[in-house]
Amino acid sequence: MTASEFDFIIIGAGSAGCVLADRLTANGNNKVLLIEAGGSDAKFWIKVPLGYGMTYADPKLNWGYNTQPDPGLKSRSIYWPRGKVIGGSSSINAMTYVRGLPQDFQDWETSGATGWGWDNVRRTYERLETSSELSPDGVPQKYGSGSLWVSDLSDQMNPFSRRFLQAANDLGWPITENMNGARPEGLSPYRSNVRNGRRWSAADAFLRPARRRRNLKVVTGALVEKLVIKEGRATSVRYKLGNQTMIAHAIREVIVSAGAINSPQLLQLSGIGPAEHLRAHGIEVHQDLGEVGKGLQDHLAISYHFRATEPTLNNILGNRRGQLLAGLKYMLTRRGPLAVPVNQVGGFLRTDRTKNTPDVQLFCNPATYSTRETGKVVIDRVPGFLLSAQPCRPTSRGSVRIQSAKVADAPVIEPNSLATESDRDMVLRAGRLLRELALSPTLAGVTKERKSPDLIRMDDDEMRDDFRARASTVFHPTCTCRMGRSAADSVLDARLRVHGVRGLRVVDASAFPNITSGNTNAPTMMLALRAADLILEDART
Ligand SMILES: Cc1cc2nc3c(=O)[nH]c(=O)nc-3n(C[C@H](O)[C@H](O)[C@H](O)COP(=O)(O)OP(=O)(O)OC[C@H]3O[C@@H](n4cnc5c(N)ncnc54)[C@H](O)[C@@H]3O)c2cc1C
Repeated sequence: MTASEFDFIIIGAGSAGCVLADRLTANGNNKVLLIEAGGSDAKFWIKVPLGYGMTYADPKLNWGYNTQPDPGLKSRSIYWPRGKVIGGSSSINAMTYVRGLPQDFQDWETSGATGWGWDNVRRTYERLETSSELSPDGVPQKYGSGSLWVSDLSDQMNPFSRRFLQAANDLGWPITENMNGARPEGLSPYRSNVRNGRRWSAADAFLRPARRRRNLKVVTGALVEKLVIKEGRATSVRYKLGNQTMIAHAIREVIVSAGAINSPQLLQLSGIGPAEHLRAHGIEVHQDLGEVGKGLQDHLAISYHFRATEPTLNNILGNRRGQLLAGLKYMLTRRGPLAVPVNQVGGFLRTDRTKNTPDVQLFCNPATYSTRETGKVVIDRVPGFLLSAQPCRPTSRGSVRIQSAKVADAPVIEPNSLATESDRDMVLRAGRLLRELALSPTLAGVTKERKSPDLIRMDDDEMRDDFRARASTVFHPTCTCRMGRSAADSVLDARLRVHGVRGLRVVDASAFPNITSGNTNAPTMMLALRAADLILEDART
């Protein structure tokens, strides 16, 4: 066994871990170890923005989890990809950048995450981002000086995507310049983590520059097996590197950033969790913390496919010749269809004008595709488009728990979807909104055929049934080690410290008290940036 010593040890080089590794090493004083189970992100299909369909099910880059059969979804077991590579899920995600709605963070604060209200969160986002926005004559303008690049790629969208904005206009729906700006409600072109035609992951933005510092050590291909807890303090981390067992000691803190599935797994394997469950697997209990792994929230979405009378992205990428031309254009100019992620237009809408905040997020894509058994995503040949709706703030909560004392055994994931009346109600509200959009004069005018199941002909029972039969994750698991008031209702305090264990924090999407209304990568990196402030502040006292 080989041992070494660091001020801070971070587990997981994902969205949160990369931000932490940068911030905690910036002053040059702290010796930091970052441990990542996956390997290098220097892969062509990671860097190409439209390439994420190619990494979706690649076991070399992906933990590839499957949920338990979910009663709310007709007992279907759903595939849950998670990045296992430098950059974590930010290296395999769809790059859509959405801050979330102010109300999301007000609710964090109300549930005990003091200091995480919208004003602080907004200021943290401003430090995180550099935005590349297009001027009215299409010239990119830079705003902000954060490391994370957020780009408006609307000048390169497929021309069909403009139809979605025209359709919203037909219906009198709000259209906003930028859903991350002062008016988040309404449809707009999505912003993406893309820079100069390449994915700009958390690793690109934060880890790559930090790796030049001598006080940061990064180990890859290293699977953390457990944390060592002595007299109520996290003192070390045990991990496997090849056949060797390694021990790293933490002088100040261990920070778990292994994501919403693996962070609760690691705490439980280390004796922090529901005592009865841990004992059942022969694990010594260091802290009986019933909420570890509970509180799981995720977004579900339903998509409907339409054949179009006009060319869409399918006309380019659905055939060999178009693929070759798009590939050539990308290689020569870093522009064109491969340089723009698939989510091109969408945004937040209210299904009821009397609600005080939007409750559905829409995705409108100028392409239709299917996923083969192998996980390969195949684009249709004939022109088509897709409309998709995601209820913003589900209230059902599921769980993640270990099935054995071995880290190699995937944890048991129970999403518990549609367990509440309000979530079931949102299924209908979201479906009706999509129907309205599909029937708008603009979209009806370019629809050749509505592919089965036909949203327009469904009554309420059929719509509910279709959602249960086909809705799927949008890959946003959160809240499994959530912040809150006390050990009775949460895992972490508002400074992300694990209740009852010294020298231990969890900093990643699992720390959200409630899921945010939109995609979860932006709030995860925001959370990590503010967490770094708190960690450094505590280290000074
Ligand atoms: C296919 C897909 C598409 C998505 N699309 C979008 C999108 O377009 N926009 C958006 O905002 N969000 C999107 N998301 C969600 C978003 O990427 C995540 O919410 C975010 O990356 C979570 O960050 P994290 O730091 O919590 O975890 P991760 O980024 O997953 O990082 C966890 C890291 O810990 C490592 N790790 C885990 N266990 C261990 C262990 N035992 N030992 C060592 N290392 C370990 C993992 O390998 C990983 O690198 C998507 C996610 C997926 C999977």
